[in-house]
Amino acid sequence: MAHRIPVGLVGVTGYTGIELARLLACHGGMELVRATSRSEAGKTLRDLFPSLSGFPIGELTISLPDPDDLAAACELVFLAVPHGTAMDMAAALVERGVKVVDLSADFRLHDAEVYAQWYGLEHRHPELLPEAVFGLPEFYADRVRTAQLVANPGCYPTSAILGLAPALRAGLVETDGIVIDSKSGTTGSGRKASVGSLFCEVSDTFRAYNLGRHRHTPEIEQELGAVCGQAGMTVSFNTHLLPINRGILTTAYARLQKTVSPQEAHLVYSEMYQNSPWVRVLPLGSLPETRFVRGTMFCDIGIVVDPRTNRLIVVSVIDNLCRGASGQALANANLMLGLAVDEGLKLAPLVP
Ligand SMILES: NC(=O)C1=CN([C@@H]2O[C@H](COP(=O)(O)OP(=O)(O)OC[C@H]3O[C@@H](n4cnc5c(N)ncnc54)[C@H](OP(=O)(O)O)[C@@H]3O)[C@@H](O)[C@H]2O)C=CC1
Ligand SMILES: CC(=O)N[C@@H](CCC(=O)OP(=O)(O)O)C(=O)O
Repeated sequence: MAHRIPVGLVGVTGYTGIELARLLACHGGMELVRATSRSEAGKTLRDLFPSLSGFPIGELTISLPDPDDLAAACELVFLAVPHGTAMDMAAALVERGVKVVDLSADFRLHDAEVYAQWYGLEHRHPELLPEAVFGLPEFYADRVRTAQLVANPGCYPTSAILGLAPALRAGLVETDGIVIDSKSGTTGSGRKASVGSLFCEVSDTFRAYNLGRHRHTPEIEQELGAVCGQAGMTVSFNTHLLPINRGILTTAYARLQKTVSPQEAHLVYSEMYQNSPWVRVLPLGSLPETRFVRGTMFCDIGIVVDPRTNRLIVVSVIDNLCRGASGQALANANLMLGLAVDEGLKLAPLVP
């Protein structure tokens, strides 16, 4: 095989870490040379994930997260660790000249005070916030290409921003009073043990959580506000836990600003995403399902114009682990390393 660029992964034992290892197992341009975990160091990836047996990546021995070791071995490092812990490792790696894609929320918000307010902790590296690029390839690919630090978008925000941006950019809908109702599969809450994610707590039931106070709210407001040029925009963002492994379905409701036909609204969406092969705007009359994007980078969008209530209703679906985290991180890394954005990501959904 031709020379591949050496990369590292901090937090390989979590759900997004496992997903990145899966995607990197078949990547032609990058080689995973370091994968870290504090609890599983010394084992091979294959010991932990028999799914990787038979792939060269499966023989990699898990190491402890050490910035000097990572910097010596890797050109780029993915951080798949909880928010609050990623920022110190990111700063240490950036200081050592390494490119970083951070899957956590630590560098997504431009304002350290907003971060402190929603995440309940002070940012320890606010000096890096201005240089961090929000890694949504459809909007920021050019900036990602030259970035040293990329903040990978949150899973819920990815679905909400892609779903609402065309309507806001075209002025189809009012900027106030938007309601975003999102439902996520349980892998969204990570692999750490907690009573709330036990099988008997999530299967055969459906519940709402964090209504009006989910920490992804300011990220959605920041990015949609940028799309329509309105700083200080607010949305009502509400989350629900689905008894499925992977997938997010977001339904957004926005008041129409003017009379618009379904065909006109559909044209706005198809034109905006005509050069974005991962965003599939469904024909009028079709609505998306999580199973049709599973394991891929696709974001499927369905739109409905409801003249009776004067609303545009947008339904968007993604796979939270692939498009909402690790696949998107890989797309960003591809751009940062000068590779094709879809290298290793030309994936067809796993159905059924
Ligand atoms: N799950 C999802 O759908 C999405 C997750 N994200 C974000 O991606 C990040 C990872 O999420 P996820 O994979 O679900 O998380 P998990 O809880 O499943 O895994 C966390 C990983 O981080 C490691 N880790 C935890 N604490 C530290 C630390 N202090 N230093 C070094 N390593 C640490 C853990 O291994 P060990 O403890 O052994 O070191 C483990 O490998 C989070 O910031 C999450 O919010 C973003 C979008 C979607
Ligand atoms: C189902 C579920 O619990 N989802 C998580 C998604 C959080 C996440 O992964 O996002 P960050 O990267 O911003 O931490 C939650 O609602 O907290």
